[in-house]
Amino acid sequence: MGKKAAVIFHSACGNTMLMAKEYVRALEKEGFKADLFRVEDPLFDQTVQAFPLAREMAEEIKAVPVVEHKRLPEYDAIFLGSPTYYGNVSAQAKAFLDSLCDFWLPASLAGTYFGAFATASTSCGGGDLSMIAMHMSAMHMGMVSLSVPATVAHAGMPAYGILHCTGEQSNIRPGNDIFWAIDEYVAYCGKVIG
Ligand SMILES: Cc1cc2nc3c(=O)[nH]c(=O)nc-3n(C[C@H](O)[C@H](O)[C@H](O)COP(=O)(O)O)c2cc1C
Repeated sequence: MGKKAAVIFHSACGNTMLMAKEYVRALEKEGFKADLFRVEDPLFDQTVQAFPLAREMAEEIKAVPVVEHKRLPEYDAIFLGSPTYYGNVSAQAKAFLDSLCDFWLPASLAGTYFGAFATASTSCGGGDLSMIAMHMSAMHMGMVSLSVPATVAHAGMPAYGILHCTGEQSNIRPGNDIFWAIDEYVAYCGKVIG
């Protein structure tokens, strides 16, 4: 039977969503059935009001279904993407991870593969810490971390996941360098998951 992956993201200005869509494309190329979800974001409308850039992709983000927790155990792999907020995973992505406590004690997600990805303004802005935070939650649930192999990490990626730097105005969209890194990483994940 084909492998299934869920790609879940939080995004305000659209960059993390564009990465998530690339994950879906790369996973499908590797033969996965891949579903795209967003996390709940009670602050979304407020953010859209505050940041003109967030209006650019607001409708596209809202068109993505919010993740349904009860479906998560059906996936072989879960990939979670978050913007970096103050050197950490965003509150919205963290709230999603915390809400998985139903699966924690019965270990319903134990053995599920987990990959993190992130956006941040700059390469020194803590995107790696954001991804480590996501892996930490996943590890507490017994999930199996998919780290980035050296062939991709040596092209400038953290070992913890694919990171895209959006610039001071968050308006540098992921381009071919990131799409290459996602493709290579997902091909590696495909081999690991089998
Ligand atoms: C509240 C807040 C805190 C942020 N903190 C950081 C930070 O610590 N480091 C950094 O590099 N970028 C920081 N940023 C920039 C975001 O990481 C960047 O806007 C985000 O990656 C864009 O992702 P999105 O387009 O998917 O919303 C921050 C942005 C906001 C709104």
